[in-house]
Formats: sequence, C-alpha cells, structure tokens
Amino acid sequence: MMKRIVVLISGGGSNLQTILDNCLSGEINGRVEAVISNRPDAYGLVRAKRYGCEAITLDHKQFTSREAFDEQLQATIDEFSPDLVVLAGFMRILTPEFVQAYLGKMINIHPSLLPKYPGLHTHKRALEAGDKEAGATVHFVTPELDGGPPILQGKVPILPKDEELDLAKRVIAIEHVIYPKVVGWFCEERLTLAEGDVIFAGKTLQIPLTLDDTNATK
Ligand SMILES: Nc1nc2c(c(=O)[nH]1)N[C@@H](CN(C=O)c1ccc(C(=O)N[C@@H](CCC(=O)O)C(=O)O)cc1)CN2
Ligand SMILES: NCC(=O)N[C@@H]1O[C@H](COP(=O)([O-])[O-])[C@@H](O)[C@H]1O
Repeated sequence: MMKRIVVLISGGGSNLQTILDNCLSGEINGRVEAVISNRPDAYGLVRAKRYGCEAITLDHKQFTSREAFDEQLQATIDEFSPDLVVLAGFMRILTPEFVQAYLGKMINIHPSLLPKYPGLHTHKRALEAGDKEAGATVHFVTPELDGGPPILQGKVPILPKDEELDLAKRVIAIEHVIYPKVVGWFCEERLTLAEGDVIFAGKTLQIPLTLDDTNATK
C-alpha cells in the first residue's frame, strides 16, 4: 500500500525535491499528498505545484499565537490523513500538543550531528568550535527541540579553509542522501518508534545508524 506523506517546509525545498523525485522514481513507496509552508515565498511551494500535489501556505505571521498556528496546521495536515509527516527545512518550533498528535509518524532532518548543536546556526557553531567533522541527522520529532530519537546520520569532513557556505553545501549534499533513505524505510514499514526506541528492521537502534552502515542494512 503506497504511503501518504505530507511535507512541511519554510524555504527552498531541496530536501523536498529529493523526496518528490524518489517518490516519482519508486525508490520511496509513497506519494506526497500536500506540501505546507509557513512562509508564502517558499520556493518549495513551486516545487510542489510542479510535482502535482497541494501547495498550501499557512503564514505563521497571520496567527496570534504559536498554539493557534499549530491548531490550524494540525487541521490542515489531517485533511490528508498522512502516514508520515516530514519536516524538510521547516523553521517553526512546534508545540508539545501538536507533536504528541504525530509521535512516531513525524520526522525531521537537522543540519548537525545531534546531540551536538540543536537549534539554529549549526555550521557556524561547528566551525567556531574547530570541529573536524559535521553532518546531518534524521530523527523522530518529539516536544524536545531536536532531541527526538535519532535514526540516521550522514557525516562530512570540515576542511581547514571552510567557511559557513562551504560547509552548508557539503552537508546539504549528504542530507539529500540520508533523508530519502529514511523516508523509504518508513514507507516500507521497516522503521517505527516504540516507547522512545527506534526500531529498524526489527532491531532496536541503540545509536543512530550512519551512512556507512546502510550498505549492511539492505
Ligand atoms: N517541538 C519540536 N519542534 C520542532 C522540531 C523538534 O524537534 N521539536 N524540529 C524543528 C526543526 N529545527 C531544526 O532542525 C528547528 C526549526 C526552527 C527553530 C527555531 O528556533 N525557530 C524559531 C524561528 C526561526 C526562524 O523563523 O528563522 C521559532 O520557531 O521561534 C529551531 C530548530 C522544527 N520544529
Ligand atoms: N533546524 C532546521 C534546519 O535548519 N533545517 C535545515 O534547513 C535546510 C533546508 O534546506 P531545503 O529547504 O533546501 O531542504 C536544510 O539544510 C535542513 O537541514
């Protein structure tokens, strides 16, 4: 049964595009039913229209509170009865009530090797810390910001002359590899969240998988 996916965005949507492409190619056994942006000018909405799904703007600035925005967001998402909600560059902190409604069926990609650098400006922080490697983490979404159980990480080197943009480009390239992989696993029903544990292919993940591991998990 093809899974129903809703994607939340705030910007350019390159991760969204990778997921759309993998749905079209059959790599992901799913269909994106709707893309919802909290910003009207998000180019990801153009990508959604080109793919042929609903492209919806819920401008968070039009709401009097975070709770009111989340309430409307939940009502909009539920119109599509998704099996999976994918945050792809979605830049709003979600209320605990909202997150609880999608626990175990909502994932996010974060541009750092969590638990290092939750929140914003991850590449700047990694460079300032003098780190030798960086990367991205796909995780289940919980009320704790970027604190949800990690699923898969992709690592990249930090090079001596790297500036923020250099690192951002190298990290987003690995994001485009790991995110569709995790979405695909979820749509094949190989990935679940149970009592706070990530269950992948029938085994409890004690630590997140890294990209190198995935060859062994075919
Ligand atoms: N309850 C949760 N909400 C969200 C999670 C989560 O794990 N739990 N993940 C984030 C995604 N994210 C990083 O990966 C993130 C997004 C936004 C922010 C943030 O500080 N947002 C500000 C506004 C910033 C802006 O508009 O540029 C805010 O909401 O006030 C931090 C981390 C998605 N939500
Ligand atoms: N805290 C959330 C966050 O910073 N997410 C990051 O926003 C970018 C979105 O790019 P995209 O719109 O091209 O997919 C990605 O790098 C993603 O990791």
